[in-house]
Amino acid sequence: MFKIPFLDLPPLRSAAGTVRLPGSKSISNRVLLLAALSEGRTVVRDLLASDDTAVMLDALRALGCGVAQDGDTVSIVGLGGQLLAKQAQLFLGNAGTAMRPLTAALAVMAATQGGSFEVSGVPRMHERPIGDLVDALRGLGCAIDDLGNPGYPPLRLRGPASLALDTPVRVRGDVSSQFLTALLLALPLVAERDIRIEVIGELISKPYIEITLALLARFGIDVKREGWSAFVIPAGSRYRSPGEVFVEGDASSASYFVGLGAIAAADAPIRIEGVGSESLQGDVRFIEAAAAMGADVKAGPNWLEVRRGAWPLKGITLDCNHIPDAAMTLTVMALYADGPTTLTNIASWRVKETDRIAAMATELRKLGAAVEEGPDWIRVQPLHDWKAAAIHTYDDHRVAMCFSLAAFNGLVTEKAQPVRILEPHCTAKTFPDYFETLFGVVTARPDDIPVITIDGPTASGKGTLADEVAKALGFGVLDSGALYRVTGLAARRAGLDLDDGTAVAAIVPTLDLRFADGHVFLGQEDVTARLRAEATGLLASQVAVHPAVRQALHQWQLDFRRLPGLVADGRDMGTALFPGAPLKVFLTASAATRAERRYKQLISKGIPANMESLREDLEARDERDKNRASSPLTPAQDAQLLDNSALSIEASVDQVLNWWQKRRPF
Ligand SMILES: O=C(O)C1=C[C@@H](OP(=O)(O)O)[C@@H](O)[C@H](O)C1
Ligand SMILES: C=C(OP(=O)(O)O)C(=O)O
Repeated sequence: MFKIPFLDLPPLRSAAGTVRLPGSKSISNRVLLLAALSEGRTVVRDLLASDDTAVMLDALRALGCGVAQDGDTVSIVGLGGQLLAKQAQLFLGNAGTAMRPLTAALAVMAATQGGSFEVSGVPRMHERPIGDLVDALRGLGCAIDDLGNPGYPPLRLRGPASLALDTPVRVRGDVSSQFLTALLLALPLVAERDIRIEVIGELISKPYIEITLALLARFGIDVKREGWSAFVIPAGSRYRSPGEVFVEGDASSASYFVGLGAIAAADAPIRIEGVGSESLQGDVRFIEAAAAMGADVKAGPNWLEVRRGAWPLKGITLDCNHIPDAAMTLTVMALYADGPTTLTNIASWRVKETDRIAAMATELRKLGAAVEEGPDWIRVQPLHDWKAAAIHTYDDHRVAMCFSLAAFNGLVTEKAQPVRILEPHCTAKTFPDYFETLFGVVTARPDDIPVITIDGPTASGKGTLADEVAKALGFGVLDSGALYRVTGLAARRAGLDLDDGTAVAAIVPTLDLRFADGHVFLGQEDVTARLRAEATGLLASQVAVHPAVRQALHQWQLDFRRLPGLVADGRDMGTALFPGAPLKVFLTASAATRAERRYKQLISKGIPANMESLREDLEARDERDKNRASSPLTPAQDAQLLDNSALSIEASVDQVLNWWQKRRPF
């Protein structure tokens, strides 16, 4: 996950490959609650790991359920409808699928068994309506206190209280379907007689009720229905765990990759694994909307393949009430269309993670788009004159994910623009690794992928500076010196003759090297300490003399230029490797400062050292580096010089980030 203030997406050009979707949020949280209410153990496989499921799992633990987690398999020992804890304060973040169903389940359990439970969330959750559900539960006899504004969380659910189950429970369905879902999940706990639920007003987001009914059936509850207007939970209903449940991939999360395929999979398809024609989730019908816009979609039982069909895309007018979450993706696809796209019947967008109609309109306009909006509709015109924009994401995962598709503007305009996504970690609600997954299936022109080079003499602190700058921007790191060392090490381990340049060069493309958090990994092995060892340095200098090795390493270094960007640290990064880099830094410190740093480093490792001779060595090495014939250590002409003798690491990092920001169009 990119836990940074902003993530810049360079212009992207094409997409192809396979994406494995994370588990469905709607299914994960329903199954967790159902397992918790059932008796015995339920093993849930392929569970979504995200903020929304984390708050549900925490709540279940607080209520006394046994929760054992092993990767994406979670085993729940249920309560069998009997409260173990009679008091709890549950923080439910911004997860509607936790807040609404837990409110109903705890309200009826507190009523029949006694207890007091508080449910709260993030500030936005306290602005998301729950009044219709509270009214229905109060109508039933539940005791519910408003702890904030009436009609909104936080709430206290108290008991005992006597429930009137002989008259129908009436609930409004026109603000959120989650209120009806919540009652359907909670009332089997008290179904001594038939319980009839009647829906008042036009029910929205209907396919989510289908998910609820299908999962209730898996846990032994066979709800009778009269269309969308009434539902009856039969007397004697009792939760029975199916033992094991597999969670399918998230169909709403699939929408970004369906959109991606429609826009950018011109040569080979994007394959999406985890949802398909047999999906339980209504959002899989997003593929029909995408196809209407021109996407070429194939669907198997558990997979989708999407490639570009009509191009430009076709503007459409669509009632999106049945796909409220996925439909947001259409508003960004609309920028690539041949005419306006109008989405209607989406009033619920205004009461979700943010006011999504306002948010999409505001941010699309920042890109230059003409957008109109009404109480329950939005219209987006195609965009030709794109502007670089920093997209505010309003702590809404879907806003962040949708706007990644704006980075393909180079497919429809001469002057491609990067897109800045603010607070990209908001995708953690349902898809923590969204951007990593995206970068796995898209390409950019190498020249469009930003590189910051940091060159400088030994012991100037390049490595630390490069790591910190990369961390702040979400970029990868290239420690070019380490490549020579790792080549020497790998050649020796493979038993190669280090004088055979061709043989040594041949292993270079097979090396799986990664820099992360100041560590160097070769495959799974952390080789950081190994590479620093004097003996490895000797191996490096032995292999570095071969032109074939140098050439292989040159290409390898260029290959580190990957999305979303690179910080390259070395001696000739700005001059030889990345001469077109938009920011080059030449880092120096006085010989005295560097000698002191090296001295402290050695002493802290228990290695005896002498400051004076260290300084002499450094000066001699500087001299050799500056005057060597190939790639001498000199600043690139357009490099920014940074003498960090008197600067803290933070101050050096800030300086480089300031220079970087000045070069950005945002
Ligand atoms: O029941 C569910 O799992 C959901 C129902 C929908 O909400 P509304 O019914 O409020 O539209 C949807 O937007 C939400 O992401 C998940
Ligand atoms: C509306 C959403 O979430 P919630 O489950 O919190 O309602 C969503 O994921 O788009």
